[in-house]
Order: sequence, then C-alpha cells, then structure tokens
Amino acid sequence: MNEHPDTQALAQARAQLQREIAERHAVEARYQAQMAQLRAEQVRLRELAEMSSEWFWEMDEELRFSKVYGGGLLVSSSSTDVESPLGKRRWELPITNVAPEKWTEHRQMLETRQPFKDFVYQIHSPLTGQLHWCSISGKPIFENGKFKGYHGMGVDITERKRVEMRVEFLAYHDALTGLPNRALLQDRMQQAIAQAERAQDGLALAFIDLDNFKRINDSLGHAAGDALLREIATRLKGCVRESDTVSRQSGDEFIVVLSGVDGVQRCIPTLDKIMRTLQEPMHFEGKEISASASIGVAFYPQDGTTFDELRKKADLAMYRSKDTGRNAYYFYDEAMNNDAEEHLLLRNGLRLAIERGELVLHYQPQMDIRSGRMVGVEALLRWQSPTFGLVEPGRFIPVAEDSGLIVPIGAWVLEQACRQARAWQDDGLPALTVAVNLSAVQFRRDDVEATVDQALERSGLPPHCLELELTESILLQDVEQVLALVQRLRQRGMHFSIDDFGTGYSSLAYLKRLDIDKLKIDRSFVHDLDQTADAAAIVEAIVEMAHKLGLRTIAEGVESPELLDRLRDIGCDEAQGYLHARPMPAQDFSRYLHAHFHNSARAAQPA
Ligand SMILES: Nc1nc2c(ncn2[C@@H]2O[C@@H]3COP(=O)(O)O[C@H]4[C@@H](O)[C@H](n5cnc6c(=O)[nH]c(N)nc65)O[C@@H]4COP(=O)(O)O[C@H]3[C@H]2O)c(=O)[nH]1
Repeated sequence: MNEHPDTQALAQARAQLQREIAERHAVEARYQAQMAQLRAEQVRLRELAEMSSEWFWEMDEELRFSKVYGGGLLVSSSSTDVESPLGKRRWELPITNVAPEKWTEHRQMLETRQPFKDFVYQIHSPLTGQLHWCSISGKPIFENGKFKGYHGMGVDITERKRVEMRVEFLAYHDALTGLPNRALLQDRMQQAIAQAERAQDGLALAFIDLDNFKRINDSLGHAAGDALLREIATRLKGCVRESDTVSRQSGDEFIVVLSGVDGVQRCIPTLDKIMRTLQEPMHFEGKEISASASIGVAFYPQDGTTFDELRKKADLAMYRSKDTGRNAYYFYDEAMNNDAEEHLLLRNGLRLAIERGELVLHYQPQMDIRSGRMVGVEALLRWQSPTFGLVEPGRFIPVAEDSGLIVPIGAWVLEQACRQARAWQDDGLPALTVAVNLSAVQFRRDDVEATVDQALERSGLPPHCLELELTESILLQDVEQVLALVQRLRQRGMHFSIDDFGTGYSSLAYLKRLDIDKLKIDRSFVHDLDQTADAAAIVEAIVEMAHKLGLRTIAEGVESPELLDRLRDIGCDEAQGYLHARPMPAQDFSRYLHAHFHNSARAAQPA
C-alpha cells in the first residue's frame, strides 16, 4: 500500500528538523566546552597574575577602574574594600610624589585616548600599610571605533627605586659618615656663594684636618679609625647651624662652610666650639681615644670668590696650623700665599739639586768643655742654588720633607759626610765622630738601616765614628719600630743623639728606652742662659736628668766665653757654636782641623 504523499513530506520535514536540532545541540555543546575552556584559562591567568608582583587593570569609558588583578600585596581588588581602586579614577587614589606638571600631562594623555608608558608615582598600600613606588603603562580600548576605556599593567618598583636612591646618595655623600662629599659640597658652595652675593653677605670655609688620625688607625685598627671619623662627623654637625654644610673630603679631612659670616670675629665662637668638641675624649671598645684638629679658614669674598680658591687658601692656613704645632685654627693671609709660591719654587729647584751638584756640606766642630779638645764634627747641609743663592737648611729642609725629596737628599748627606770623615782619617787626623741629622720623614719613608749601611760601606768609615742626630718628633711615629731600629744600629757601634732637646715631644718614658748617647740642648735655652732664670733652670734640669740616665749633653749655639763658663759650671759636657767656629766648607774645615790638632799637640808637649 502506497503512503499518501502528504504523510511522506511530513516525515521528511520531521527528519530534517531532528537533524537540525541535533546539529544545534552539537554547536551548543562545542560552545559550552569552549566557554568552559576559556573560563578555566582565565582563572589560570588570574591565579598566575595574583602571584606576580605585577598587576593588570582595566578602566571603563569614564576612566574608573573596573577590574584590577594581580599585584601581590600591593593592590586590593575586592570591590567591598573601601580602599579598593575599583570605581575610582587614578587621581582619586592615595598617590603621592608626582609633580603637578606630570599629573597634567598624564590626564591629557588619557583624555586624548593615547597610550602611555612608565608613569611613576608613590602610593600607600592598604595591604602592606607602606608607601610603594609604582610604574604603570596602559593602552586605550576601542570596539568598532568606539572608546571603551583603558587597560594596562603596573609594577612595584620600590626596590629598584631604593637602589637608585642609594646610588644617587652615594654619588653625593661619603659612605662612611653620610656627610656630603666633595661633589655635593662644591654644588652647595656654589649656591651659598650665589646667595651670599645676593644678600651682600659673607661665608667662611674651614678646612679641618685631624692631627693624630694615622696614629689611631695604625695602633687601634681601621674599625677604631672608622668609628672616630663617624663620631667626628656627628660632633661637627652638632657645632654648626642647619643651614651650614659639613662635608668629608677624604681620609681625615673635613670642610665646614659657615654661612652669614662676614669676618674673623663672627666665626671665632664656632671654631672654638669645634676645637673643644673634637678634643672631648671618645670611647671605642673600652679604650679612650682623643682627637685634635688643625683648622685653616678662608673667607668669601675677601680671600676668594670661588670654591676652589677658598678651599686652596683654607688649606694653606691649615698647613700653617700644622707647622706651628697643630691643634689650632689659623685664618688665611696673603703672606701664606707667598710662602706657598716660594715652597713650590724651592721644591722644583730641589728636585734637580742633587744631580746638578748644588748641595754642599758645611762642618762645625763639637768641643769637650773640660779638655777644650775637639771630639766631633756636625755635618750641616747647604744648598747653593743658582736662583736663590746659598739657602739655609731651615728654609729648604721642610720643603724636602714635605715632598719626600728628603729621602734621596738625606742619603746623599750621609754618604758625603761619611766619605769626608774617612778622608780626614786617611789624612792622618785623629778619628772624629761625624754627626749627621736624620729627618723623621726619612724614618717613615726610607729604609734608613740600608741607607746607613750603604754609606758606611761605600766610605769605609767605622760605624763608631758616625753619630745620627734624631729630633724628638721621631717619637711621634711608630715608637716601637723606632726603638728597635735604633737598638739594631747601636749594636753595630753607631752613636745617637737627640737634637733640639726640650723643644718638642719629650717623653721620659721613651727616652729611657731609646738607646742614645747624648742630648743636644736647644740653642734657644743656651742663648738665654745668662738672661733668664727659667732658661738656666731648664738647662740645669736637662743636664742633671741626662747624667742620671747616663747620657752626655752638648749645648748648641755657644757664642761667648761667658756662656761656656756657665755651661762648665752647670756640668754640661760638650759645646758647639760660633765661639769655636762657624760651620764651614770641607776645605776650610780641613785647615781648621790641622790647625786645631797641631795646636793641641803643641800645648800637650812639655815646655
Ligand atoms: N745662632 C747660632 N746658631 C748656631 C751657632 N752654632 C751653630 N749654629 C747653627 O745651629 C744649627 C745646629 O744644627 P741643628 O740644631 O742640627 O739644626 C739643623 C738641622 O736640624 C737641620 N739640618 C741641617 N742639615 C741637615 C741635614 O743634612 N739633614 C736634615 N734632616 N736636617 C739638617 O737644619 C737645622 C739648621 O741648620 P743650620 O742653619 O746649619 O744651623 C746650625 C748651625 O749653623 C751659634 O753659635 N749661634
């Protein structure tokens, strides 16, 4: 039986409908699966973002935050949190440290729908309770050409900023004390000078150099040295006003700039306070350390109008303080500049003096007071300069010491004196002790022992014919090292004396341990011997003390028979001075020697 054609069409239509429904179901299922996959990916991304220190954000058309996720501890993305950014515009957040012009520029970019990069600000995080540095970048969203808002990311750059700020700080500050360094001081000084110029006011620049820093560092170690420098920095800051600058230049040098100071009188109270404060003892690991400083001061505008000029002049004044016994402040004056220029000329001339044969030794006899016989001779250096004429050692030895030239010069003196003494012996004259001055700087910088050995070896002079004259300042350096060296040379037969005794750093304790033979009484005491009771008392005391320690004494600068008589009465052993002879060149001294020993021999012969 054939079906009615309508029934057939109906069945076909149903089958078609069922296929379409099945297809729709399949599409729907695929769509659902894709959606589920997308949602899972979104969750995974969000979870990853949550762990990162970066965060992602979105803003709507009105520039209000619509989504924020990620950012670790920095941003709250909960819409219930009052401090959450959601619903707010960026400028409604607790943001700081953005210059007004930067804000204006940023808002203009947003309003003109432009992308932006690295907008940096500081924000208070409700989650950490701290201020964080952030950097954000963003892009506008357009759908079918219609603006839909912004999206972008942010990153916490607090650590990077901290490092950057530290690097910047160190570029302008001294790491040890935290004080402004030379670069920042220069900058501040320029500002201070400009301000002083506008206000028709003055400035003082004080150059401060610690007197005994090296000694403290060497004896107590670097940790003590560092602690001392930090303490000095704190004390200096405590002595000046907020508006003044305290800076550390290098090592143990500090510069203080005092503003509103128009001359000497106005800065004396501050300088006095600095000196007092620095001298107060400080403690380090149970040990007491005391410091003192030499200070030089120069004024703007009287002494200079630039930082370099003022610094140079304050430095010169500081050196004057060092030269005159330290622990004092000096104000710059023009004479110091002339001295400095002379210093430079002398130094340049001295460099060539040895090789050009311009150095000469003069000799002066040393007499035994009781017998009247010559017992020694002192070698005294002179510089026959083509520019300056005959230069006295008092003028050029300090320059040679400062520049280190004293090392080769001192070695030359030693060898020359030893050779000359040996030549006199070879000439048949009685063996005399030749006394040679040794500078403290030679002890510090040179291998004195090798230099002395070499001079004796090359000249063939027996060691017991050489006397080395040390000054008391030699005891200002590493005392133990000096004591040991003196002892070693003594064991080889050399003699030692202390020059200018009574004028320097006398420590009886060290003197007892220092293996010497003789004290040379400074000529200032000898000169005043018959004029002031004080000088007489000093000379008597020195002679008495020396004899108790088993040392001989020699008086310098004996110019008259009366002085010689006084010295004989006091018990002084030897004399040196114009009374017997002035220092003279080797040739003249040879004649003098021959005459002296000839006369002595004749006097000793029976009549
Ligand atoms: N008013 C007066 N002065 C007298 C008299 N008798 C001697 N003099 C001077 O007194 C100084 C004695 O030398 P000094 O105390 O070692 O003092 C020396 C010594 O410290 C230093 N000096 C000299 N030569 C050398 C050297 O080769 N090396 C080192 N490092 N220093 C030296 O220079 C200082 C000065 O030496 P000079 O100018 O030669 O001065 C010498 C001498 O000329 C006198 O009766 N009256």
